[in-house]
Amino acid sequence: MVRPLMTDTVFLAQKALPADAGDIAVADDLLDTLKAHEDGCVGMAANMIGVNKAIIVFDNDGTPCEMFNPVIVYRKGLYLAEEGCLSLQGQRRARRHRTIKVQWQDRQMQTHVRNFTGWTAQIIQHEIDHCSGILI
Ligand SMILES: CSCC[C@H](NC=O)C(=O)O
Repeated sequence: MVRPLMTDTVFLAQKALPADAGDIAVADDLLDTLKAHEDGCVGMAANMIGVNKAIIVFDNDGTPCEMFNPVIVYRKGLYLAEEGCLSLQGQRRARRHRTIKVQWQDRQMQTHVRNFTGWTAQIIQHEIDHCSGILI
């Protein structure tokens, strides 16, 4: 189900609560909502649809991906990016890393660890920031 976008910046500034297997419907709605905004939107966090849980979805070279409770456990290659956000107007600068190692759970609560680079890494960093209540 496509959900309306949350624009309340006080709500969006909250730190997300841990997600669990009871949040699968939220992940499904988040994927549906990302797809509904696919021209222009490459990633979303659950708080952007009004659910304060640590779930992100993103486009990974054309494949929609989801992560529960993502954490960056290693980062290198700091650079300054210019990016937009569906929840805000305009473009802003953000510090990003070219390579990140992320630990997360899938919807069955199985843990994964993987490196991401470049554009996909940038999107994941943006969405993990959302889970910490950080907007660009
Ligand atoms: C470069 S990351 C940009 C992510 C942004 N989505 C909002 O969380 C978007 O424009 O899709």
